Amino acid sequence: MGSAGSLNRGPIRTLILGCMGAGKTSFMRQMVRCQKKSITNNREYYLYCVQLNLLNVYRELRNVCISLEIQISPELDAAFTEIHEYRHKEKFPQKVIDAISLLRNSQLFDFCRMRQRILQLPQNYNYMIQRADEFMQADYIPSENDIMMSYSQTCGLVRDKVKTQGYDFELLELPGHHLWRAKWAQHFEDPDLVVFVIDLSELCDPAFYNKGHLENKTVNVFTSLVSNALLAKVYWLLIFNKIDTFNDHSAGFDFKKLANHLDTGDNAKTFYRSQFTTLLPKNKCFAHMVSLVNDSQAILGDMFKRIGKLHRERPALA
Ligand SMILES: Nc1nc2c(ncn2[C@@H]2O[C@H](COP(=O)(O)OP(=O)(O)OP(=O)(O)O)[C@@H](O)[C@H]2O)c(=O)[nH]1
Ligand SMILES: [Mg+2]
Repeated sequence: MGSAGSLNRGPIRTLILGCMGAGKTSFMRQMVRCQKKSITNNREYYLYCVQLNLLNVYRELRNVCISLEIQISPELDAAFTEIHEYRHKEKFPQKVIDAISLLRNSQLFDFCRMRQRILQLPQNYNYMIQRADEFMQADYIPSENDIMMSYSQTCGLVRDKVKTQGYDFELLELPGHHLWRAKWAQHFEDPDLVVFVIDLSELCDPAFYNKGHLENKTVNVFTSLVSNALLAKVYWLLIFNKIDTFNDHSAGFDFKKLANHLDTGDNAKTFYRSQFTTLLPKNKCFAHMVSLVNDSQAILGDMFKRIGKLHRERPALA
C-alpha cells in the first residue's frame, strides 16, 4: 500500500524515447544517480569512450577548418594526420599526445570561432578540449562528469530499475537512431509513462531551417508517437534538454526563421514547447526545461517526485 488514500500500482513502467543524442542515456544516468548517489561503480570502463570523444573533436576540427577556409600550416596538418591515422589504444603514445597539444595550443579554434560562432563539432567540445591533458594521462580514470559529458550511441535495449523519491521505476531506453526508431513500437511493453527527450539546442542549428536534416524532425517523430494506439493510455513527460547549450548558442540568434514573431530566445523556447504540448491532453503531460548534465539533483529529484505522484494519483484507466 502507498501513503494514505493512494493506490499501490506497482513499478512505473517508463519508456525513454527521443531522437539520437537528445539525452536519453543522460536521463537514465540521472535517475540512477538519484537513487545510488553515483552513476556507475566502474568509472574506469568509460576510459575509451571519453578518450574517443576527445579524438573525435580533433578529427572533426580539420573538416571545420577546411569548410571555413582556415589556413592550416604543414606542421598542424601533420598533427591532424597523426590523430586521424591513430588506431585508438587506451594509453596514448607520445606522438598523439604531442599532436593534440600542438593543435590545442594553436589558434585554430579561435580562428574558426572568429568566422563562425557555433562550430559543427561534437557535443561539449569545449569541455573535452579543456580536460584534454587529464584524459591523456596514463593513470587517468574518468570522473562522473567526464562520463556525463561524453557521448556514445546506445545500441539495443537498455533497462534499469530505480527507486527514487519513494517510487519504483522500471526504465527502458530505446536508441534514437532512425533505423531504431522504425522498430520502437515492437518494444512498447504497456508503459505507464513515456519520457520524451528533446534537444533544445537544435533550435540554434542551421540544419533546423531551410530544409536542413533537422527541420521538423523531432516534432514529426513525436507526432507519430502520440498517434500510436499502443501509447493511448500513457502519461507523458517532455524533457526539453540542453538548456545550457541553448542559452549559450541563442545569444544573437535570429529566431524569426522559426516564426516571424519570435524576437528572443525565451519566446523561441516557449513557442517550440507549445508545438509538442498542444498535441497532448493537458492533464496527461508534464513539460520541463532542464540541463541533464548540469542541473542539480534537487531540481531533477523534484521532477522525479512529480512524475511519481502523477502516477500514483492518476485515475484508474479502463
Ligand atoms: N551540454 C549539454 N550536453 C548534454 C545535455 N544532456 C546530454 N548532453 C550530451 O548530449 C550527448 C548525447 O547524450 P545521450 O544521453 O547519450 O543521448 P541519447 O539520447 O541517449 O542518444 P542515443 O542513445 O544515440 O539515441 C552526450 O554527449 C551528453 O553529454 C545537456 O543538458 N547539456
Ligand atoms: Mg542513449
